Amino acid sequence: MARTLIAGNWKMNGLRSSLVEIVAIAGGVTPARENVEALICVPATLLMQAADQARESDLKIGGETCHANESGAHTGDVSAEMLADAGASYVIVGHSERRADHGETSEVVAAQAAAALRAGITPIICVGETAAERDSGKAIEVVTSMLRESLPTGAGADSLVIAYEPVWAIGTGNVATVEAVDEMHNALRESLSDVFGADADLIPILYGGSMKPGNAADLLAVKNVNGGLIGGASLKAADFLAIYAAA
Ligand SMILES: O=C(CO)COP(=O)(O)O
Repeated sequence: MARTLIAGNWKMNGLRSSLVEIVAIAGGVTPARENVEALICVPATLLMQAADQARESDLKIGGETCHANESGAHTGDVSAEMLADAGASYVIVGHSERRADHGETSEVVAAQAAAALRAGITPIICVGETAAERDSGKAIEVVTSMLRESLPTGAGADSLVIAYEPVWAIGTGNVATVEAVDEMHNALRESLSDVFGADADLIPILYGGSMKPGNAADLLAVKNVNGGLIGGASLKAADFLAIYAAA
């Protein structure tokens, strides 16, 4: 059975003044509950300070993307080794905003996930369909093939996290129905079983897309939902902790 992971994604939000939220979240998730982990992924500018604030707590800190290479001439990029050195234990890869804004393909995402593993941090591999893909009845096919193509080769099941984030549900308030989430997460678990066999059950599959304190309990109760990847509602400690409490 996979552990539960309640993860925040601050995206391009947060200044030094926002670190008070990290302090409050760290206090609220310590001591850790059995089998429930809390994580906040922050912009690279805040990583070191956020990790320092969380050091004595059970809150984990992560990055939001990484380059596939360890170092080199890639102006503006950050390697997985740099994230690890700054105190990250996770990194989000393949978020739909990265895929759309930076043209990151599933092949690139697989290389980024492999880089995270090389650096000793856990990649959270994001997949999800657009509204047009869902409307055309192809959501399951699109998302499961995106997953297959985004998996790093040779990874162990205990070192991966998957996040299903329907693009149309991100930041829109249009949360996916429990039925649609159930169907997609079952399909993702099956795809993972094709690759990892029985060990696929160890991989947390998170739901992301307008998860809020008011809908978290219903979404987190779905069989193959092992946590959430939360954008807007992770920026305030009170909202994030309410979702953590619902897990
Ligand atoms: O993209 C997301 C998390 O990675 C979800 O964002 P929202 O929770 O703001 O919809």
